Amino acid sequence: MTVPLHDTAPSPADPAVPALAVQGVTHTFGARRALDDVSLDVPAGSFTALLGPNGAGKTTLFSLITRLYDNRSGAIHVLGYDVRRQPAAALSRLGVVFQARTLDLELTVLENLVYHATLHGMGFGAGRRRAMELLDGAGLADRAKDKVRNLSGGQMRRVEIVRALMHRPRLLLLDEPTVGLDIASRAALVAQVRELVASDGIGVLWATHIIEEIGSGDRIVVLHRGRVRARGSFEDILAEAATDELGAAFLKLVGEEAEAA
Ligand SMILES: Nc1ncnc2c1ncn2[C@@H]1O[C@H](COP(=O)(O)OP(=O)(O)OP(=O)(O)O)[C@@H](O)[C@H]1O
Repeated sequence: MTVPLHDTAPSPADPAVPALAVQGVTHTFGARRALDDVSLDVPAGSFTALLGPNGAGKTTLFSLITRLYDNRSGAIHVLGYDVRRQPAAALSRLGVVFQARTLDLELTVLENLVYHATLHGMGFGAGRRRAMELLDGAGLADRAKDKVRNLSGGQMRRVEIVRALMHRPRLLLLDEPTVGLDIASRAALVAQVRELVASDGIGVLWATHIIEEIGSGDRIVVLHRGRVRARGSFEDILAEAATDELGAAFLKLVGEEAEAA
């Protein structure tokens, strides 16, 4: 009997298996090195902030994890599944909210969600039930039959998160999800995702350049010019930069070097 490759991978139920493991990944665009030997982990049940200024390489990293680009060096595992060798098993455990908005504005909220569910092989009824359950949790059940065009920017983002969760992923990637949102919508969005980490044990990688979105219990990876400059707990990052304030730590880890470069 042939054993499918993914059956030999570590069990996703094993808490020791990180939701995401990136090891030694380099990516170039022509002569430009967008990522240089990047390694990082997102433990299950963690909120991990990928903190980096414009051009740090955050979107490139997301494109490699989701296989928009092929990773030709290093390795990327989602719940123990190699995205290159076991793409179906890896990608089915992954939900993603891209920087650009991707909902169909002319469809209703529910239609957008059910369409996504069917792409993941869910039946119409099951997709509908899952959508309503998640919309309820996100405080958006009353907007299910509204066209997406009529939602606010913050509500659209929340629907995109709901959509990313439809197929019950164990890893959620969000690429600067609060761009263009006001302070209250931004706070609501971060709270929605933190609640998910606490209640569901999902692993989250949240790419941002906004210090205020990071909390003291988060894990942090500082990325700058394609290289990981620091990673660890909030306290680890402060200790590494020898400061007691994250903004100052970030500037020290990134800004000084940017000036020197
Ligand atoms: N398709 C591409 N072709 C050439 N260069 C690219 C391409 N995509 C990204 N780059 C370059 O790679 C580097 C990393 O870009 P990337 O978009 O990954 O950064 P980012 O951290 O997501 O930035 P931002 O916060 O501005 O979105 C930048 O120097 C960028 O110009």
